[in-house]
Amino acid sequence: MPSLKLWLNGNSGDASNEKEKKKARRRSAFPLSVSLSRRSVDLNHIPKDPEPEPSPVEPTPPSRMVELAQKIARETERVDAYLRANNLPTPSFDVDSPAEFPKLPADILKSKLEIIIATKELNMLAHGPRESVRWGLWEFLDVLALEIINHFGIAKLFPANETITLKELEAKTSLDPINLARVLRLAMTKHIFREPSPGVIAHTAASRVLAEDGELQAWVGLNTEDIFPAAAHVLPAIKTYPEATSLTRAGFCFAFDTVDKEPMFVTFGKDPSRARRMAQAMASLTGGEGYEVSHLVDVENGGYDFSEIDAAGGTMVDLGGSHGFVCVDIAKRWKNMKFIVQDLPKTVESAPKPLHEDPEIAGRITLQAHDFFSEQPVKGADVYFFRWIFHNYSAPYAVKLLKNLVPALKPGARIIINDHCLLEPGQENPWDEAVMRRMDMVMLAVLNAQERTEAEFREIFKAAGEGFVFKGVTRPKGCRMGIIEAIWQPTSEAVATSETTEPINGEAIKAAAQETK
Ligand SMILES: C[S@@+](CC[C@H](N)C(=O)[O-])C[C@H]1O[C@@H](n2cnc3c(N)ncnc32)[C@H](O)[C@@H]1O
Repeated sequence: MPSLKLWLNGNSGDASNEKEKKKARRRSAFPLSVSLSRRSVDLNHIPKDPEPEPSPVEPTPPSRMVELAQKIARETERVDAYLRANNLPTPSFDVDSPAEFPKLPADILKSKLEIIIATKELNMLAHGPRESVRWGLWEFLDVLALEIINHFGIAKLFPANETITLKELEAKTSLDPINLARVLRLAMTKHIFREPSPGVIAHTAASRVLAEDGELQAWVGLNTEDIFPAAAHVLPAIKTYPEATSLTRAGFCFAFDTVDKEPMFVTFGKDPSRARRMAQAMASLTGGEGYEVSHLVDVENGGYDFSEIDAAGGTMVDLGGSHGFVCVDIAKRWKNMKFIVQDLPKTVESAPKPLHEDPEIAGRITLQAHDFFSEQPVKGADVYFFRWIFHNYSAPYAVKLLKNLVPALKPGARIIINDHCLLEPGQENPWDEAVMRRMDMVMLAVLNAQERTEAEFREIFKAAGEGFVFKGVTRPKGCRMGIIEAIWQPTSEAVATSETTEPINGEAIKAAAQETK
């Protein structure tokens, strides 16, 4: 059996390739029209001057489709060779295959990414533009099927290595038989469940993960039951309130009848099961590739260098720090720093006690109830840290978050934001760009909020006060999140430095910030 590469590169093997090139040259040297006209030559016809010999033409380069197919073959063979050489399982939809692609070294990871990007592009080319748009849109129906499957816990209703008939499955749910069959059969088109014989349902790797991974169930639940309806209500929201900055006028509020009443987080706070689902979904996201907290502490690969603060036994305040898991990871790497994790009272109350099984680590982390829209009570800390916070707020609120720090800040205090930092379109690889821009849309749907570019972060700091000196953005290797940093330096020198940057709508942001006071 020829290898995948040979098959796809059928005409690029050395010998046959050469033959093809020659053929192509022949074809271009004697175009079809010329050879036909020579065959039907009229003997009475007085021949014209001979046509000049055309200069040899380069063979046409392969089409984009072939280029992509070749790249897919090449990169797939690299990944496959690595897996085989390291006795790692090759990917399959089989129920017993691992839930995650094996961890890969950087170069092989890059090949995997190339496969993901190139297959998507090839798929779209093969569909053509009209069909791509027409049918791409219907992915929301896959989301609907997954919503129903997840909500009714169908994946958990039979063991991973057993089959079940549709009739038996029906008896275990309140779903109507037609609805049960149709959602399963649509999901099967995405390798979630399979039907080995008519009416008999079996698990695949994906349906097994849905049955076993509580955090993934929460992720699916949050996205389908909270974000999906919110997204469907963005249009009425932005038609009614085109400025789209208010937390209580987002698509989410239109979907759940809370317009001008309360923002999403308050709605969740009133419903413990929804709040728990949000927290678990966040944990699922944080465990996902490109979002691991480990990136933040991996100094060798671009993580944040806390060495100076650590050497001085300094303090970091983690605002909206949930149950302190980020501080736990930083505390493991930096052994002298102390941490204060602030969050809303209900979140603080629900934190595990002790916070960590190692008393040395737990002893350096304190939990504190604090609303970050009021003045910061911890004065003179070395670092004020925000992870996944700023992207939850439009500019007026983001500016207010920073202003609330000012009375507590000592000169030299660092403000560190760990969030996406958007690059110019096309500078990110297409997969990461799609993930980040989708997240930007999620923020619009649920909170009228946004992901930001470096210039937009710079503006937020500038609008919050001249003492914030914007230092810039770094990004750890393999991580989608940026580390955005400013220093509090309320001296005339600092003011001069911060004034060198061009304002982008700074006055509008400042004015809006006044409104939220
Ligand atoms: C998106 S989560 C981020 C959690 C954590 N920083 C992380 O990296 O996963 C937002 C957090 O902000 C908290 N939060 C929301 N509003 C808050 C407020 N007004 N004051 C303090 N914390 C708040 C939420 O309870 C939640 O823990």
